[in-house]
Amino acid sequence: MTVYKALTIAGSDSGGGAGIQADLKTFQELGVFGMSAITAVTAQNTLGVQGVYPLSAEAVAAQIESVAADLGADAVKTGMLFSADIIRTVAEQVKKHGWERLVVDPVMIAKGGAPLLQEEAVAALKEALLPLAFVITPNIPEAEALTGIAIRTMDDRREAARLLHRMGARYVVIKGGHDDEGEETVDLLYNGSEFSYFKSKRIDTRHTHGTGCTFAAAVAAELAKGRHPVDAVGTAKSFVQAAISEPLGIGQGHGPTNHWAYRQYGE
Ligand SMILES: Nc1ncnc2c1ncn2[C@@H]1O[C@H](COP(=O)(O)OP(=O)(O)O)[C@@H](O)[C@H]1O
Ligand SMILES: Cc1ncc(COP(=O)(O)O)c(N)n1
Repeated sequence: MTVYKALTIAGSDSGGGAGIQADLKTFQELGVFGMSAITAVTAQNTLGVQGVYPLSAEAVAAQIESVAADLGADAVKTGMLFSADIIRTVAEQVKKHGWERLVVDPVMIAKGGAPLLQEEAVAALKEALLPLAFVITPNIPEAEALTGIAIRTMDDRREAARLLHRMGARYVVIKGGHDDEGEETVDLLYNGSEFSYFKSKRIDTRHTHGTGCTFAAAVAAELAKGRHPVDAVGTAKSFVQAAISEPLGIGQGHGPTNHWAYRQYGE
């Protein structure tokens, strides 16, 4: 039996819906062995982020080295990286271990508004990590912060995707969860020459805590199995749609998605 392995480098969400916890659940559901390097511990639940406790860049590097030295990874995903120091360390590690199937989810702000990336770290993200990304998966506000383009229309989104590709990402996905017009959510994919659109029915719900993490983790899991990025994004969109469609109804605020819905109910 071939065991595919994926490594997530991200923050811990004590509430279990986003971050490392969402990533590992998603890897598991998609049949991939999950490993983790934690960048920061957050005290968090469905009501918000109550505390952020970053680890040192050295502690992040040590976790990655341990994984690389023994297990290896078929794909790597990054989420909350918090500081420029951690970003540069992660970029060095990715280069050192020759990891090409890298999914960069440029996490900046939690849904409730708490910052998960220091403002001055955006430049490091652009310079050091973005050029290493095989797939980058910003939401609309993150794409705006990375490109400086105000995104109102699909044309703006296409322009931002072209720029992110020029900045070094091989495949660019600009997710459409924050575009709340219309009946559908549309995720845009750009491969440097053409655009593809992944659409699904917009679900009217506030239980979307962790959707971005889950989406990027599903892309990484599928890449770990050797699938083409276009197919990986298609599966990720279906996985997230199922996870949002069958809410668990736990917590008093923005509840987590249902990571086992895809396995149980399919698309
Ligand atoms: N209300 C919704 N209904 C259906 N899909 C959604 C909804 N909100 C987000 N999604 C999907 O969840 C994923 C994450 O989207 P988005 O909200 O843009 O990112 P983030 O969670 O990083 O802010 C995307 O695939 C998006 O299409
Ligand atoms: C530790 C951590 N990482 C990432 C997110 C973003 O979550 P979302 O997927 O809802 O954008 C989060 N809330 N907490």
